[in-house]
Amino acid sequence: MSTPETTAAKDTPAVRLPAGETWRALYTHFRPHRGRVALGAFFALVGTVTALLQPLAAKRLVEQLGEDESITGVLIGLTALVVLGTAIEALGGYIMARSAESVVLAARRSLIGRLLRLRLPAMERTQPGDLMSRITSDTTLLRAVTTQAIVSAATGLVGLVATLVMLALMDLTLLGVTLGVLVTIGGAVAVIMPQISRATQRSQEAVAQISTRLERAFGAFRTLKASGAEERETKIIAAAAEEAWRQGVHAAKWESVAWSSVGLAVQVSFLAVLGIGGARVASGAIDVATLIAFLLFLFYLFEPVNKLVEAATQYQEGSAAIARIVEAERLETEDLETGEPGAGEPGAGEPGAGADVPGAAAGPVVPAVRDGRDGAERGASVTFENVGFRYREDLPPVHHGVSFEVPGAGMTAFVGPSGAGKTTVFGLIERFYEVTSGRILVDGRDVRDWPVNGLRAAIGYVEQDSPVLAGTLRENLVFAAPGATDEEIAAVLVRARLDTLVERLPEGLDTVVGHRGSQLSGGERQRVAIARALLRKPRLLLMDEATSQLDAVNELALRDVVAEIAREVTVLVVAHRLSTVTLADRIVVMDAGRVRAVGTHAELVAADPLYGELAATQFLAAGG
Ligand SMILES: Nc1ncnc2c1ncn2[C@@H]1O[C@H](COP(=O)(O)OP(=O)(O)OP(=O)(O)O)[C@@H](O)[C@H]1O
Repeated sequence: MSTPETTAAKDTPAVRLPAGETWRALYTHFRPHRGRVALGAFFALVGTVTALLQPLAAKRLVEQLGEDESITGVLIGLTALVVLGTAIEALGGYIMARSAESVVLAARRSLIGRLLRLRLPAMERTQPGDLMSRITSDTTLLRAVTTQAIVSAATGLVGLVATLVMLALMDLTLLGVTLGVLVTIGGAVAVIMPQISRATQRSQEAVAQISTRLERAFGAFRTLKASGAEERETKIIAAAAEEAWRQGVHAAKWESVAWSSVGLAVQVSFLAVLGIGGARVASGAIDVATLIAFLLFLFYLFEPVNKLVEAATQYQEGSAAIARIVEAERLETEDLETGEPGAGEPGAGEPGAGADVPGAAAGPVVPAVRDGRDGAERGASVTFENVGFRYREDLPPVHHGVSFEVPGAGMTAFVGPSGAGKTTVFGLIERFYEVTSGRILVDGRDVRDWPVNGLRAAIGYVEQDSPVLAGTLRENLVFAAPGATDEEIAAVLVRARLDTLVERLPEGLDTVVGHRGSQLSGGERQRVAIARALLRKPRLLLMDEATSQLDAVNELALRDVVAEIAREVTVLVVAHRLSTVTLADRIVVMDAGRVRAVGTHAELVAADPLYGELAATQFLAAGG
């Protein structure tokens, strides 16, 4: 049996990208900001040059002092130079830092845009905490590599080449000696560089583990407490934190080796040049002045080599992060128009992107079907034609040729033993998953031919565990219908029997309901979920009935509401109560992924032994 630790570790395998892909991915993030980065680098350069001019101005000042000339002009010039130099350098630094933040913002926007559009199967294979840490933590590692590192690499390279040219002009043999030492030590550094990338990646994975674990613990906080699991979970999360520390230290160790190698390379070059250069002076191949000049220039190598090592180190850290970001970017998203695997993220998470997707204003995308009697919009019909489905290739089929027909109104109850595949019917109607065979029609149209946003806009879905989101009651109610008016909200509150609760609450609709609605009772949460679905004005209401939670009074009241809704809207209920099934116009009995009977309660009690048994033993509440 796999422990939670091993399962979690399995879910976050180390990702390695080939070098070419790493470059391409990093370049994609850098490209939109290249102009600004170049500008920032240019200002930084101008600032440095201005600083170099300062000694010249100071020299002029001293000369003028000696010649008893007025120094006011030079003094003003020098001050202006200092102020200007500082200001330009600061501006360059600001532009670079701003570009770096913009890279992070763009990466986050793009990831948020993609991850909120993940297809459900892709989402189910990941850990929310891990995905969150890719958006929050990994993206920050792009800062340096897409801005500072590029400038360091460019300036370092130019500096290195210029210095090497100067050295070449002085003595080619000594240049050969210098290059020999640099290449040997540079080679050693190149070998240890991937260690930095690996350690950084493991550290990021450990950070992701912390998020995943915390998300798990906070998401079931009452269970955590009731199970007395505080200490165990603390240990596990602390272990992940220690792993992050260990890998951070590991990376620091290799970075420190890389840095000290730069000093070592220059020192060894110095000694080698001194030794061999001395011999060449003795043999008369070069003069002493050349040797001294060569040695002095050798120290100029320090700066560009430093910059190159800095860039390489930042690249290693960035490549660790980009691998994790690319992996998240590759998760399968869905195109909300076609429902096909999506290539991109419309608007890349821009504020307001996709705001037109769900909501009460579903009119234009939902074909209006009229019943021809009173002009009122009818509910949507639902047909399953020989539907086969499995959740994953490696899992057994859940549906084996499920067929049923539901007309465009009335209430249909789905009953059957646990695991029969009832909730799966809803997931397939919502097109959270694709059928493996057969087809599903909503309003006579294959769900694959519907725009997914239009299809979902026509549906109100009340899940079995009635999820309530952190935020206010109002936010929860309008979550599926952002355009709902106060009057519509008030009407739905009455229908869902929430009006008295809202009156009781100190801040009414603006009362905060806590993480996952923790400040509401189970029954209240369920009614909030129902109200939310109703506010969407669905043509098809899918209700996965909770197995408990509603008290008798509210249950009867809601039963009436559902019956009323079922007059105009198609209502499908996964039923766990006798009171629900007796009210249903038709009951679909499912068993082991097949429909075994369809009929009314009275018909089925007489005709279907499984139904008779369920009715006698499993339905929770008697009544009807
Ligand atoms: N997301 C999923 N990934 C993999 N398997 C799943 C998933 N959801 C459900 N299953 C499996 O599919 C089968 C049918 O599940 P489903 O939720 O449709 O059953 P159900 O009839 O609604 O059961 P219950 O009455 O207990 O809610 C079960 O064996 C379940 O373990």
